[in-house]
Amino acid sequence: MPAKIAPSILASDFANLQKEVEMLNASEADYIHVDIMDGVFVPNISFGIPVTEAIAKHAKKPLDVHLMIVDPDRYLEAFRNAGAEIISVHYEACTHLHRTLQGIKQLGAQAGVAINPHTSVDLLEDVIQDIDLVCVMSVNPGFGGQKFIENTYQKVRKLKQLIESKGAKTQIEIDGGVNLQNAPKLIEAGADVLVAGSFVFSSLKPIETIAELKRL
Ligand SMILES: O=C(CO)[C@H](O)[C@H](O)COP(=O)(O)O
Repeated sequence: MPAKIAPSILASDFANLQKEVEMLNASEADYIHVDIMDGVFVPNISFGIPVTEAIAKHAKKPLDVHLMIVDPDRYLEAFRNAGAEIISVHYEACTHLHRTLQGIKQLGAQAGVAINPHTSVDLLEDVIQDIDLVCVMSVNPGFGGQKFIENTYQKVRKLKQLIESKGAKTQIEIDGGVNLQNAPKLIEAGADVLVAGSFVFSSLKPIETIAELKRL
């Protein structure tokens, strides 16, 4: 089965956001990945709720919102109301992860957990059945356009084993430095969703680039 493709709007031209969203609507993208950075959990600030609403206003694909923020419980409802269909929080930012996941589901969204490159997939063992999507960070979060971390492959294989051993339905998403070179190996390792920012938006023909990723 081909992987789902989630272009990351972080790498788009913010001055032409409507045009960029319409381009993604016309493409084979499955989700629109929306990166929220607070300047505290990660050393960068992207955008927040009003811009997410503006994206949702034009989007015909589900918004996959990745919260790189501290204490994300404070903003779950606001991002759901802004149009998020999937809300991922960081494992490293949650004191009561199980409660946070329940909160996301109660809002009617799919519940995701993102893990930083240093975070072991073993830490998800007792909560994996409650997670709709694990976002495996293949770069240190905070910036687009970084180099893919090779250790990700073994992490994805291990996570796939964990999901299967628990009979869970969790999707595995990879985020950071994804391109046509590493994507086939990621899919082989068990990835279900590929986030691609700079690889898509720096392409001269982004719709075709998305189609190429989709064909793998
Ligand atoms: O979460 C992110 C950064 O924290 C981005 O989604 C990720 O880096 C994707 O961008 P690129 O494909 O350019 O690496």
